[in-house]
Amino acid sequence: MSKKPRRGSTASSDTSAPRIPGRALRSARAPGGENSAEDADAVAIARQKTVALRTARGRTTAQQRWLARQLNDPYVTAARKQGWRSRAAFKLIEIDDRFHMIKPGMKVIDLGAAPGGWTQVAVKRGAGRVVGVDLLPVDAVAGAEIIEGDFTDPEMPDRLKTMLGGPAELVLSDMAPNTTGHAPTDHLRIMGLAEGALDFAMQVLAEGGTFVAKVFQGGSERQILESMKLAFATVRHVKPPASRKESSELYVVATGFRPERLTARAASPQEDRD
Ligand SMILES: C[S@@+](CC[C@H](N)C(=O)[O-])C[C@H]1O[C@@H](n2cnc3c(N)ncnc32)[C@H](O)[C@@H]1O
Repeated sequence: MSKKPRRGSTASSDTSAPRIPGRALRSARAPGGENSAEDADAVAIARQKTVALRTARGRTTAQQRWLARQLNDPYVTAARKQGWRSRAAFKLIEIDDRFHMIKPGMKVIDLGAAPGGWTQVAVKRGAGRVVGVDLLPVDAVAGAEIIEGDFTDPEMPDRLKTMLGGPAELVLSDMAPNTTGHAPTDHLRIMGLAEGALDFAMQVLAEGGTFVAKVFQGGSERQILESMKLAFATVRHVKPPASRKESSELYVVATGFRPERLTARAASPQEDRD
């Protein structure tokens, strides 16, 4: 028999609830969704109680833990209800609600697009041309183009600029490598991807463009931060509420790409540090 929700358990008072901002929920609505129904959904999601696994048979401990987390993750439920391909979609929604990077008609590249949540958000928020790239296949996303491939492929920058009809105005990277379980190795791989994404962004971005990338706390991000501060007018870090607290993941939002600073540094490497 199902129990009633705890009395007094509301979206704002229940600390287990996701801090999904109201605007994010509104703007995250699936096309055709009724506002009141969506709001009711959001409240219901925020009030949901913990779901226990019915059976652990045939599952490893790690699989059981993952499944239990998925079952009890309000963002997973909200993503399914609202038609987003991934719970990660909420991270971009929350970052964009704060920094307003996605502008109508703009050209966007989404690195590490699978299964397509961020690509969906970019399209939904009015980007003009969106190209997603991933090593894995991605089901078609209406309003976007998808390339199955490695972003480090030397032909990728030119190929993407041709598809967009010019330089990108926003480069997104939510890329993550396959983890090995060996923390130092994983950290190096992750930061290698972030550095690669930054290098890529500097090849495809228009002047004034924006770069948003997943990075991880833990030592070797200093150098990448220095490069970003040189190449962009502002660099800020954000941990969106949808990013799990126990994860050391955070995102960097770099705006105002200034390619002339890179050219100047190449000509005179010592002079123009911030
Ligand atoms: C966390 S997922 C991205 C989720 C996505 N933002 C979403 O909302 O659906 C990270 C993705 O990065 C991709 N990736 C990792 N290395 C890559 C590479 N070298 N080139 C392209 N994609 C890569 C992985 O295949 C994986 O699908």
